[in-house]
Amino acid sequence: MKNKKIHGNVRDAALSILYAVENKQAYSNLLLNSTMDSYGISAKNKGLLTEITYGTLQHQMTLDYYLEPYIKGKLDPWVRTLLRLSLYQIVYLDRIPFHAVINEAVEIAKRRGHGGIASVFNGILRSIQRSGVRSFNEIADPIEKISIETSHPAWMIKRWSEQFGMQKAREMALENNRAPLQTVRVNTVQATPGEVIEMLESEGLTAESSKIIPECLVVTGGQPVRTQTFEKGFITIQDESSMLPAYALQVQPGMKVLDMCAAPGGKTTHIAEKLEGQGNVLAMDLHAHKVKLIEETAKRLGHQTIETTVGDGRESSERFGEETFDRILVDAPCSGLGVIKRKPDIKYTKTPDDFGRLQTIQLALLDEAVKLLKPGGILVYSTCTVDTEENRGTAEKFMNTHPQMEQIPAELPAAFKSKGKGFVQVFPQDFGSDGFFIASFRKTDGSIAES
Ligand SMILES: C[S@@+](CC[C@H](N)C(=O)[O-])C[C@H]1O[C@@H](n2cnc3c(N)ncnc32)[C@H](O)[C@@H]1O
Repeated sequence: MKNKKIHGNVRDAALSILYAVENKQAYSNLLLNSTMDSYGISAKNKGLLTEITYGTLQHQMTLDYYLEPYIKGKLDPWVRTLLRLSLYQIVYLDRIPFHAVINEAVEIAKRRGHGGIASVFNGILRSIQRSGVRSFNEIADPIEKISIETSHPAWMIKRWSEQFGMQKAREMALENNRAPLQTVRVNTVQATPGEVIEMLESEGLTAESSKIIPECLVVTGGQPVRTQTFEKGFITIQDESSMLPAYALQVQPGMKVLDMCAAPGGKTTHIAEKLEGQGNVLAMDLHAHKVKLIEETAKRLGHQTIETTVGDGRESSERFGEETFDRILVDAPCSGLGVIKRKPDIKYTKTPDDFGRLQTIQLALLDEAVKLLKPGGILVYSTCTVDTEENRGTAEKFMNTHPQMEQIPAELPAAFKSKGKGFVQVFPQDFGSDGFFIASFRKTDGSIAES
């Protein structure tokens, strides 16, 4: 593909993002912002670029299934990507006229070095428009059918079907293709949710209280990250599920808390808000550049109780001393299968080999956390995945090797009552929030009560 970008052009920008994602150069969510800037995408077109980029990624396998009967021979990978994003607009976006899609695609193809493609594009897209898209009923195997219909790899659907049943697997995969809610957490040290709703509305956005988390607002009609309300530290952009660990930790003002895998700091800052200015939260992360992000956010929100450090959680007990912390959060590195809605590339980059490797890291972090926790202290293990091996699997292995760690019910907001008293698995289809897992443990003094 020739490096001749068309400044300000939404489809050309989408093509360059999707091409880079496919070549594993970067993640789509990171590329989106930088590409908007480098292409000079206008404010009114930013939403369209996001929609075309994420939509094409979300439905990639389905689009390939629709295109398959029409493609004879080999296509340059970028030409296939351009075809996909053009077909996405035709099938999924009502408001874009067919001729506009074709004209844009042909102009981009010419500029990028494939002038002769106009008739091919025209032919393929016109045929699909005329005869409609292929039915999924042609696919006999039920796993394969869900895989193509929802554009998730077959191994992933098979794994979820084995873990949760086929109906739940399908519901989850369909939910992953919906647009995520835009939610913010109110900095309760600075303002009440009601005050922040007024601030956001005075800046032209609409905000309403979340149905599941008291300090959370659901925002529409603009980008909260570009508001004064954000700039002045009244809100943090965070998914509702990610607000659960600070509850499960049962943080009280004055406590000493360790957030072992803290960057970019969403949960650290929530913990700081629960500390109400008294006590301390130590935010650690393996990567120095990510620790900087925690520091920036803590500064923006005005939290004085946050300290940061770069380090490996698996080797931290000597550094901080045993039995030092009242509360520890291990928000562990995981496969991220609960956040596919926000990061659709995860579907195509994860492999079945990832789970065992991640579980080894998760268990090593938890082992170290036990040493650092005071007797009577609470340890919360959380992930943003739905995978049983990394969630219940890791939590049970951990309990089996640490008899002094007693599992306790996760103290969550009332909406989560139906989730029971054990480990809590939130599925994306439960509330529309991210898939998330929480396990809570208390450290006993290890003695066995005498009878
Ligand atoms: C799920 S993310 C944490 C998200 C964070 N808690 C938040 O709410 O913003 C996991 C983090 O663990 C960090 N990490 C991975 N291995 C680690 C290790 N051995 N020790 C400490 N941090 C680690 C990663 O750099 C990543 O930032």
